[in-house]
Amino acid sequence: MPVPVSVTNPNGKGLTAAMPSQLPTEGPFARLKRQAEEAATKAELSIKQETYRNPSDTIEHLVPSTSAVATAPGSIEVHHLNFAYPGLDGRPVPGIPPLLRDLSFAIAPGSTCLLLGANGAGKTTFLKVLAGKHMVPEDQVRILGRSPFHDTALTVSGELSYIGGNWQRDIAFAGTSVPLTGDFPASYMIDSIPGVDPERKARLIKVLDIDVSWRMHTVSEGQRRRVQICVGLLKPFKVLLLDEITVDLDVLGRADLMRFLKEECETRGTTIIYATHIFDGLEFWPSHIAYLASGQLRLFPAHEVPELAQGRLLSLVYRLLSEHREAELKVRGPRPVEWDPAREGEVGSFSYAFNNGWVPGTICSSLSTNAVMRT
Ligand SMILES: Nc1ncnc2c1ncn2[C@@H]1O[C@H](COP(=O)(O)OP(=O)(O)OP(=O)(O)O)[C@@H](O)[C@H]1O
Repeated sequence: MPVPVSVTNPNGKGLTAAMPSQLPTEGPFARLKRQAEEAATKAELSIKQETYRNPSDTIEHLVPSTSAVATAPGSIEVHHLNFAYPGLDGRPVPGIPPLLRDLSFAIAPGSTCLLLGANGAGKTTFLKVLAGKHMVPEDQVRILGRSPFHDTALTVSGELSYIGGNWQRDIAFAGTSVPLTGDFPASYMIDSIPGVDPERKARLIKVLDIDVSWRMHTVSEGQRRRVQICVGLLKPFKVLLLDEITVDLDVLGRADLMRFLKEECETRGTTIIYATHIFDGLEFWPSHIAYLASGQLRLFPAHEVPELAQGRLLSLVYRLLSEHREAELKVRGPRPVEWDPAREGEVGSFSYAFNNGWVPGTICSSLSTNAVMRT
């Protein structure tokens, strides 16, 4: 039987463009040398700064009041973060700009940050990078002072929690992204997390209005989501990243959850970033608004956003998205509505999807999934 190998880029333009010789590379020894040189320069610089520092110069004087900058550990810190999805050879596809471009910011502990952006702006990608699900250089993202990808204890301990996407798994011989269901009760999932404070567990079950005897194969989408959220919140996180998890919740469930999360930030100084497209009744919630567009992130403290006090968050989002769409249309013009085979493999304006085969034991191609190694 022929092996199902699919070559979907016959012209190979993307591959040719990604010739290794054209890309800057750095081996382990070159990296060590560079790091040593950087450390030496930094040490030299800090000695100079120590010598000439004005005693009244504190960090508060140096940072603009419009940012949520914090230098204390416990914050989310991002330094010149660039991120592009890799092509077939694991490197960024030449000619396609990175999805996240030179982002630098910090979020102080206790912040509740609402992440806004159009479909495809990169919110999920951004949250996954912060959650350590995509590898970026260690110094570009620091959560609680540590690299979320490299320091796996951060997620294992529950200090950093990410809840997003559908609750699903890739299962051999069944397929990718299979909803996590089975004929077992909700309590089976909830009790499977070790070392949980029983009081916190009971409180979450109450807030999320979960019946622990729900059978997971018969629950509705919203009920399954409640169990997923409960499991994600059981450990007392310090940083929580939420990717549109309230979409299936009814109005009451959503309001209760958002109140619980706000309280967590106020009482325990935790930090939350929450990406959503549902804005009604959320005006009370954010301490910051983050807006992602064209690979750039803009961060506003809530008191600088009059629409929040006026209860008009939806109209703010509407305005931001329309302005961005108009600006984008001016630059690239309308999208073509008809398939043009001449553009196959073209790099820059169109990137053909590479298909590297089929997931072993399943009938799904490996292309269709947005799954990452760490789920
Ligand atoms: N696995 C992937 N490989 C290559 N490109 C991807 C992958 N996943 C997402 N992208 C690209 O990254 C862009 C941003 O996707 P992302 O899911 O981060 O956007 P988003 O802001 O969360 O969108 P939405 O509001 O629709 O959820 C998309 O336009 C898509 O083209």
